[in-house]
Amino acid sequence: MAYTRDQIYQVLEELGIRNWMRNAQVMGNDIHLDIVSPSPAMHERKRLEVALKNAFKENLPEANLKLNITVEAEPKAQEIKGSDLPGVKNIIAVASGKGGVGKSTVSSNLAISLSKMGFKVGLLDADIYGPSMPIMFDCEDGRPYSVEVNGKTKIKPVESYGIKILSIGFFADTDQAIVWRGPMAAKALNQMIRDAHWGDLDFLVIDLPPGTGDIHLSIVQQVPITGAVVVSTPQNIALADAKKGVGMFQMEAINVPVLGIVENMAYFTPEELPNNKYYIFGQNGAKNLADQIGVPFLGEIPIVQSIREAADVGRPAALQEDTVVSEVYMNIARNAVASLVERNNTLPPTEAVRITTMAGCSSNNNK
Ligand SMILES: Nc1ncnc2c1ncn2[C@@H]1O[C@H](COP(=O)(O)OP(=O)(O)OP(=O)(O)O)[C@@H](O)[C@H]1O
Repeated sequence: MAYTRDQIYQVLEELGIRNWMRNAQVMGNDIHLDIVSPSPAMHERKRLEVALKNAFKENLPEANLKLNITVEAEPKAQEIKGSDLPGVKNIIAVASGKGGVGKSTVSSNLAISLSKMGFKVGLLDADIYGPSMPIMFDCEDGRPYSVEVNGKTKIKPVESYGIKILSIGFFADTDQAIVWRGPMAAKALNQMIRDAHWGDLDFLVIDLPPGTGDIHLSIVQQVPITGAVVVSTPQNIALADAKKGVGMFQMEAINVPVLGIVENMAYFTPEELPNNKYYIFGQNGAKNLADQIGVPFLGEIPIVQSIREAADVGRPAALQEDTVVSEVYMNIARNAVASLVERNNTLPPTEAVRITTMAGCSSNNNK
């Protein structure tokens, strides 16, 4: 028995995706269906595929469904974003819903791990309420000076451990920066992004302020963020805020793909009891959240004294060679790159990023 188009429309209607259909052909029991997904994320397309197959099986059990799901970039997403930063291939924003969950520590160690993988990395400390990168990278006295590039005056980032860094902390005392609000802070940040001479970068990591606010909106309007990494502890109140953070990036008007969630302070292992794990903030909270809302889980970081000490002395822990801690960060960086490569592979060529190799290798840029 051949099904009718109306029956097909009804199934799509019930799934709430009628307007994602581009073509439907019925040939005997075969139904050829072309669907356009608004999300480039592979796992979301997989979810869509499963939902469609189940719905057809249930409602049109004899149909032999031939599904073709493609990705369509949302025009609205393009409208809100500024033009690409010349020379910068990928922009990763690191966010957290709640303050103090270790977002800046993750940003700094992510930047170092990406650099250890052979990528050219920049780091923008956009945490105007508490810029910490000058301390974390031991460059508090660093002063970005101006350089002439093609007849224009540009800000030259401070370089530490091979990472090009700009922070509002270089331009103002921390206590001064803390009172910056709204347009003033946004203007200073935009200037740091736009007027910096970043040179060629594979990744610009942006350490966002905690929460979801004006600064976040200002940044997503300034630059097309390739993907966001959301940091949370496993604690319930942190998770609720992390969910809001993910929600902000996934809003239709913002539409920044979330590369994944990192669980920081996942557990504590005392030195004298190396096989014991104490789940001080709860167990697997961020991992479960990632599963629940369908975004990748990038990995967990234990509470380790040396991570805090390394941040305080200005030598990020990921710089260590072959330690458990440096491997933890490297694993997260690899997962973030994997997530980003997958995301970029599904975008049209003009925005596609030319990273052809995975963790531990180099980008095309380095060929
Ligand atoms: N895995 C960890 N183990 C031990 N200490 C950690 C870990 N992660 C972060 N810390 C420490 O926790 C504190 C808060 O970290 P961090 O400043 O990175 O948080 P944040 O989320 O960026 O904070 P803010 O809301 O101020 O931006 C710092 O003292 C840092 O050294």
